[in-house]
Amino acid sequence: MSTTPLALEERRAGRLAIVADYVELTKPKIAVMLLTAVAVSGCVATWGQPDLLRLFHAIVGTALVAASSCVWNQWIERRFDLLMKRTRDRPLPSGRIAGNSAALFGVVLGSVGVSYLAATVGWLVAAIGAATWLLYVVVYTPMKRTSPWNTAVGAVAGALPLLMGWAAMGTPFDLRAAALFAILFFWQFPHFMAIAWIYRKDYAQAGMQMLPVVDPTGLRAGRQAIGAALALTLVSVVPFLNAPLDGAPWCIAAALFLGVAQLLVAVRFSVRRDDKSARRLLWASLIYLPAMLGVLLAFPIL
Ligand code: HEM
Ligand SMILES: CC(C)=CCC/C(C)=C/CC/C(C)=C/COP(=O)(O)OP(=O)(O)O
Repeated sequence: MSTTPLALEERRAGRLAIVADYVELTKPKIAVMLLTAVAVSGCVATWGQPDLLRLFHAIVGTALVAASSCVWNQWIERRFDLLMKRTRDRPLPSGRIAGNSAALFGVVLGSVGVSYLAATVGWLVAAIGAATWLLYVVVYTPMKRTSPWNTAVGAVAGALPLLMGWAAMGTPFDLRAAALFAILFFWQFPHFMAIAWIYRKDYAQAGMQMLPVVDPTGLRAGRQAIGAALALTLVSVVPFLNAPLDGAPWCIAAALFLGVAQLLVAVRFSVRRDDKSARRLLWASLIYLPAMLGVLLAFPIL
């Protein structure tokens, strides 16, 4: 049997498409932001002088465990994802990847990830990784269908990886570690209340109890976005207090500027409660976090 260049090309494209589907299962865009935050946490824990090899191991291990959690989250939700426009073309609901293959992929990623963390950066980091996995997959994912408090649980799971980056450096947890956790915890409310509003019809159709589903006026979602954006602004100055570094006033000013800017966008969303203001708030959140991480990173070198 002869193989034409065209047939070879088609086979290659097919293989690439399968790889792309497996990558999509791991929610790579969220992972990039999350792993950036983990790296910054390692830098803050060591005043800008992390052990680069340990940081590398923490990032690789966290990436594997986080990827596993996202695969399992999508495996559990494969039938509900089919009911939502935003998610119905994902690899599992669309049938491009079989359920068993995804489940196996998730098991391998998770067990390799936790073992890798334990072997390279220690049991504490591996234990936080395993606890985060359980919280996201076993508690948050089913809770999306039972209570609007699911977002608070998801936000704990989203913020815990920061403590993995911190603990990987061997630095004991202190007020600054708590402040980093709080920054990422509170950030997720404006971020997600905007998303939950934009996709409220999707979520309602799939039986997801998000705040704009149980309160279609959007008043509660707006209030949560404002409250959390305010708390975030206040807590974002804590890492720069009591530090004998010249850059502290600049970093405090930058953190307040970013926080107040996002707060104003949250207020606008809360007042208008329309798709345009929600999209603006989502964008503001996606700009705020990398910018705030940049300020944290710059602090020791200013
Ligand atoms: C309660 C917690 C969270 C929920 C429920 C949530 C949910 C979502 C959803 C549904 C999207 C897709 C929006 C769209 O398709 O238009 C999204 C986007 C995004 N999220 Fe989150 N998220 C949470 C926490 C986080 C965390 C902790 C990070 C990283 C630090 C993160 C980073 C991102 C990024 C970078 C995007 C834009 C990329 C994309 O469109 O997929 N999120 N989030
Ligand atoms: C180390 C480790 C295990 C880290 C896991 C961290 C992690 C992935 C947190 C995710 C935060 C979160 C709630 C995302 C949205 O999921 P969703 O199910 O609401 O999003 P979807 O509707 O798009 O599937």
